Formats: sequence, structure tokens, C-alpha cells
Amino acid sequence: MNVNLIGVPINYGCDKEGAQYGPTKLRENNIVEVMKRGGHQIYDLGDIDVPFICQEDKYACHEKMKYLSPIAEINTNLAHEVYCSLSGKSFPFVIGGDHALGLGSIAGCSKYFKEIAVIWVDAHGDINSYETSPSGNIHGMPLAASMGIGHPILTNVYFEGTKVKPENVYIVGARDLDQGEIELAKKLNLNLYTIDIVKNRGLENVIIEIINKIKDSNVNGVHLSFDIDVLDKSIVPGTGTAVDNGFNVEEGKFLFDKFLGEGFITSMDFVELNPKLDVDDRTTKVCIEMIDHIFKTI
Ligand SMILES: NC(=[NH2+])NCCC[C@H](N)C(=O)O
Ligand SMILES: [Mn+2]
Ligand SMILES: [Mn+2]
Repeated sequence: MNVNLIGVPINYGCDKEGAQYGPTKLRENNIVEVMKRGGHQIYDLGDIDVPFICQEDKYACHEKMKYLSPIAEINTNLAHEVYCSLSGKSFPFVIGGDHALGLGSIAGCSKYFKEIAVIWVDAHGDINSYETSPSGNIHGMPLAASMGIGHPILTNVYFEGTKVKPENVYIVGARDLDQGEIELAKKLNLNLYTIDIVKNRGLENVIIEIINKIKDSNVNGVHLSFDIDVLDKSIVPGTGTAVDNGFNVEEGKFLFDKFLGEGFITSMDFVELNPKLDVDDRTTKVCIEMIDHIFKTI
């Protein structure tokens, strides 16, 4: 398979020092060589440009959203790179950076495919809008914006309108949802598989249900967005919003086995590594181990 590796060294979405070093850290740890072990042709397209913005200017564009304008700009460029990758028959593998980049990835996929599904594997829902966000951090909003909910500057990134229909969104592993997110999930009747549901019903059963639902829907592209904080806090100290009661490494790998083994995933994000918060590179090592597994499975 041809794979385009795309780095997005962004921390404006989480407003925490360190997440912007994710792509460099992964490259220093030979991500390209690791990806090649799966027998793929890897094209490292380098990093999307992230302009420097002063801390004092973070609310320049909107009083309730930090770095709105640069985040929209970066995501527009990312979206086009994802779209061009798909057009050139390459699998886009996007590394972060914080999860605000999900907006651009999804927009790029959405332009290429007639109809898409999104599998969002995360301790969080990332379905806030500026009205519900407790933090003003845009990495808590990309999935809502992709469904057409939120500020027009976000919902209209790359092209005007909704990128993915709510019925085609699957959230897996959530265990830290804000009040507004819980209400939105109910209102939209989202396919929300919280960690409690996963643990009650079993990871395999939940994954099989999602696969069947996707196969029964009329989508022709499936984007898998993986936020490493879905893993337990004890395994990933190097991420900005770690939450306990998460998956272990084996469960993470199992999830990739099932979804990637199905052969329907057409693009991926791998986000929220923060090397500055890491302890003895433990989180980087877990990331590399997961990425090794992904490309041996895909
Ligand atoms: N991609 C993430 N790690 N998102 C964390 C979001 C945390 C919180 N729900 C917020 O909106 O600020
Ligand atoms: Mn996230
Ligand atoms: Mn998260």
C-alpha cells in the first residue's frame, strides 16, 4: 500500500506546551522505518506549516475559542493534503499534534468520498462547541464541527457544509464527557460507545456491531481518528488530557486488528502525543509500538 505520512505540529487546539513536538519526536524515533516494516511504500510529506502566534493573541478572532483563525487555516491546508493523497491513491496517515487536526483530516476525506463514516477512538467526545466548551480549547470541538455544529469558521473549513452525518459517527472509549457533549450525543442519537458500555458488552462485540453498522450504511470511505488518551492514564503520561479507566495496550492493538483487518479504513489520525509531559519516553515508545502494529495489520 502507498501511505502518505503527514505531520501537523500543532498545539493551538489544546493550548498546552509540548503537543507541537509530536511529529518530530516520532520521526526521531524512526516512525518511517517502523511503518515500512509492514511492507508498505511510505512517502513522508513532512509537516503542515504552523504559523507562530503570540499567546496574547489567542482570543484575537473569538472570545470563546483560542486560536480560531490559525486553526482553521492549518486545517484547510491539511484537508487539501489529505484530499490530494486520496486522489493519488495513497493512504493518509496524519500524526499530531493535538486533535484539532481531526477537522482537516475529515474535511479532506469528505471531499474525496461521496459519503464517509468516522470512528473516533478517544477518552473524550470532542463534540463541544464554543457554547458548551469548558476550556475554549478547539481540540474538544473537531468532531462537532465536522457534523456541522459550532462556529461557521470551523464548520465551513475547506468547503461549506457538513462533512459527516451524525448517524455515520462512532465514538469509542469515551469516559470524560462534558455536560453539553452528553446532551448533544442524546439529541443526535450518536453511536456513542462509552468505556462503560465497552466493558459491559465486551470490546469485540462492540467492534463487530460498529463494523456491521458501517457495512450496512452507504459510506464509501471510513476515517479512523485515534487519540492516544483512549489508553489508560498510567500507560500514556505524555498526553495533555490523560484519563484513567482506559484501554491497555493489548486492547488498543485488538481494536486496530479488528477495524484495520476489515480493510475498509481509508485514512487515519494518530494524535495527542506530548513529548514534554512524557516520562522517560514511555508514551513515545507506546506510540511507536502501536504504529508498528498498525502497519503490520493494514
Ligand atoms: N482531544 C482531546 N484530548 N480533547 C480533550 C477535550 C477536553 C474537554 N472536553 C474540553 O473540551 O476542553
Ligand atoms: Mn481527542
Ligand atoms: Mn482525548
